[in-house]
Amino acid sequence: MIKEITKKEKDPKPKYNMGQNSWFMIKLAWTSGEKKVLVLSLLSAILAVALNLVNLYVSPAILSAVERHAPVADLLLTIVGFVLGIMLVSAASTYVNANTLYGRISVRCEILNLLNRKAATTSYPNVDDDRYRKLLTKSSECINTNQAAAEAIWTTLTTLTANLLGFIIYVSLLTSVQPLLILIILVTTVISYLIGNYLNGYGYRHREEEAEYERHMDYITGRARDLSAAKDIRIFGLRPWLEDLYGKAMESYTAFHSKAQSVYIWAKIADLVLAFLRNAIAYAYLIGLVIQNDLGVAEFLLFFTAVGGFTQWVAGILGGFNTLHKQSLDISTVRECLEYDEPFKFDGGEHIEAEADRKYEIRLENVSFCYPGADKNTLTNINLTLHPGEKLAVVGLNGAGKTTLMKLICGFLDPTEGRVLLDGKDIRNFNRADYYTMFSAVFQSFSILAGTIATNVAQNDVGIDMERVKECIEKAGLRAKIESLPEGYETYLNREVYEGAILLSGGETQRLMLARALYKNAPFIVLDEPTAALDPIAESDMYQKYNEMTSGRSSIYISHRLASTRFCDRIIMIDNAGISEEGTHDELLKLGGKYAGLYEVQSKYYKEGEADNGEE
Ligand SMILES: Nc1ncnc2c1ncn2[C@@H]1O[C@H](COP(=O)(O)OP(=O)(O)OP(=O)(O)O)[C@@H](O)[C@H]1O
Repeated sequence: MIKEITKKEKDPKPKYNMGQNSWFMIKLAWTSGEKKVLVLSLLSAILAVALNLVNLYVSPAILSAVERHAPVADLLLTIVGFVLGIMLVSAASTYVNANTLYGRISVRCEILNLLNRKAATTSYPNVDDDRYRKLLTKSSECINTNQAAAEAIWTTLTTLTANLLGFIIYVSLLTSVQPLLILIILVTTVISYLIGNYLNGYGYRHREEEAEYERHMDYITGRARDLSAAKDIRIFGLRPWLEDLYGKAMESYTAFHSKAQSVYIWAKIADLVLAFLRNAIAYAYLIGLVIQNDLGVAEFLLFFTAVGGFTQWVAGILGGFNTLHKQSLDISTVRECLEYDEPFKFDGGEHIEAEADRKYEIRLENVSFCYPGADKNTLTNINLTLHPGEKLAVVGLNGAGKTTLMKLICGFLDPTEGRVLLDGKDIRNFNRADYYTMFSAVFQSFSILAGTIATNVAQNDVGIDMERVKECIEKAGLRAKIESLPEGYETYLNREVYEGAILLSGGETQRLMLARALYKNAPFIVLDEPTAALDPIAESDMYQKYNEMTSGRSSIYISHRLASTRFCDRIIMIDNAGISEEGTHDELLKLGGKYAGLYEVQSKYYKEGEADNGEE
């Protein structure tokens, strides 16, 4: 089920740098109508610096008044002025910070929307692409909490702006004492930054390795909780195996993090050593000036506090850039995911509008298909025409390539060689989203929406045509069941979301999927094993209604049950990656080939059963 996790090669470099990612966030806040995030962040930075400056000057100003024996009224005025200043700036700062939160959450949710849209509409081959899936997992982590990069970046940008502003003001202040001090602090700052920057990049350089560990753990956790796996886990005693797999995945994950942590510790040590050197030199120099009587007590206090404050601005800038760097790596991952290459045309491409009453032709011309990484073709040189209004059945053994053929026809996959043509035009020229409107389908796997039965049939929660919903439910043979429920068509499905929702049986769910396919009045209907979960009566009912259900449309019916394909106009048999036989049911039986052989095997047991019954 799960491969041993192996150490991965180094991840590629991030596509975007800190500046580009910060600009991306600023533009996003602007275009998503959250301009106040920018204004409030800037205001918050200015207020932080203002508060620092008021605090810096309060003691030296009072001391200076005392030193020059200022009148008590002046002294009191100075004290009250500073106290009021501190109170006002603090209050404004608290107000601004409290108001920035919701805007920041909105911008993060905007990214979440963009990622969800990408995940729901990306070209189908991407869904199967390992690199895309890893990027999506990692991107989700970058946006799923308030502390995640997509929101925390605003705090970083705000504190960084404050630190830079403070830095500039303090530089001009300290230059009046000794410009060399500034040089020492700057040099040590740059060295700290470069070391920190390199070491902190470890996380990004190994982000895909980390995402893989997390995917394994999420998968195992998901399986343990998955309703559909609950029976398997119990009956096959899978718990120890799942726990063992989780333990192994957790071990690799912990080892990865211990290694990352030890790398980050070196960044911290380098920062501390350099900060110590900076402070020692600066304080020694100021004490020297006082001893030589070049500096008064109030000035000494001002510069002593300013050096400490300056070091903090510098450390803030250093830390800020390092944090921004890490967050920028995450934002870069999100952007790479959002910009992941789309092999299909969604924005451009020729526009087509499905007309339910019009008849279309689909032709596969010398089509071959090989799955990425596979060593041989699943399908080779297929030539097939689905004539307007034709009912085509596709049969073959497990793994023959029936579903792959259906995916090529529906435009989920593009051929590796050859072309799929709609009314003579290569489908690659069409807008792929438009092309999908041509199809309605029942796939092998069910996808139930967390909603009512009516919304599941209509695949929408507004403008539902209830008459049509009832008609389709009736055709799918589910009317009696639905109408026996107290809430009828408004009954909720999906217990994971709605308390008290009902659980349909496998066969009932399959009929619901059929009703959904019928509701969408598309020119083509694709049915991939639509009776696999049905009982014999429901199955026979469906065969009888098949003509009625598909009337006026072209249909592709994939099935293992050869008898079920009788009602189709033509049957094709897929074998050895190609179409081995073609004709009506009777023609294929007469041919006496593989189809006839398989039909014989399938019908044998029924016949034997009938014979046994007869003997009794
Ligand atoms: N996403 C994929 N990546 C790689 N190989 C795949 C993928 N999907 C299917 N295959 C392989 O392609 C072959 C054909 O699969 P396909 O699902 O088309 O067969 P099928 O005829 O529909 O089978 P079944 O009757 O069991 O549903 C199989 O060998 C399968 O392992």
